[in-house]
Amino acid sequence: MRDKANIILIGFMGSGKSSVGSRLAKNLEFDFMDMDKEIERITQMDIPSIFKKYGEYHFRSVETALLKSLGAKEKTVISTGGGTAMCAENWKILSELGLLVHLYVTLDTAILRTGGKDRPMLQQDRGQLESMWQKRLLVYQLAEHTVDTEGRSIEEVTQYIVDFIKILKE
Ligand SMILES: Nc1ncnc2c1ncn2[C@@H]1O[C@H](COP(=O)(O)OP(=O)(O)O)[C@@H](O)[C@H]1O
Ligand SMILES: O=C(O)C1=C[C@@H](OP(=O)(O)O)[C@@H](O)[C@H](O)C1
Ligand SMILES: [Mg+2]
Repeated sequence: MRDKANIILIGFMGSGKSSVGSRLAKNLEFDFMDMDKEIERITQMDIPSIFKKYGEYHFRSVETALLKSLGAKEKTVISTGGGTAMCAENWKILSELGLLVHLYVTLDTAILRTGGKDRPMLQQDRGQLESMWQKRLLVYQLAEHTVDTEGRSIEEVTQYIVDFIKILKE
């Protein structure tokens, strides 16, 4: 396997990036960073409040600033937010940082899993959500690996990634 120092989880909201990321890090004995949690720690605000007070454009600039500040990380699982991979500047930084793994989820499952709560970007009508999901999928699919999370538990998705990383290392 190309010797990539970190594992980066990308995918739509509710695909399990945060939940799988923390388990994966434990399993691989890697550090773990959830970008949203890090942004909340740095700004001392929760994500919905950042969107409400400053809007999406500002949130995106905070995401990019965080990525630029990361420097040399290694042995870290990084869980992105669902929109992080959606700009060329972020994509470049992420792909240089590590192995990109896309967690695939359908829109219906994403809505079921999140209950539509606490995700400012899910507060849109069905048609808008569908076009956002489709547009994002085109980008997520450019990741080096895609894992279908449909019908797989968080533990199963984690184990799937652990297994293929082991095989890639052989
Ligand atoms: N594979 C899965 N099967 C069932 N529920 C899941 C799965 N992955 C995540 N979830 C649940 O979906 C919700 C959102 O997961 P989360 O890890 O926050 O996703 P993301 O960070 O991609 O938005 C959580 O309640 C989590 O327990
Ligand atoms: O899809 C998005 O644009 C967003 C996803 C959220 O993260 P999760 O994908 O972890 O829910 C969070 O970064 C923010 O609400 C914006
Ligand atoms: Mg998350």
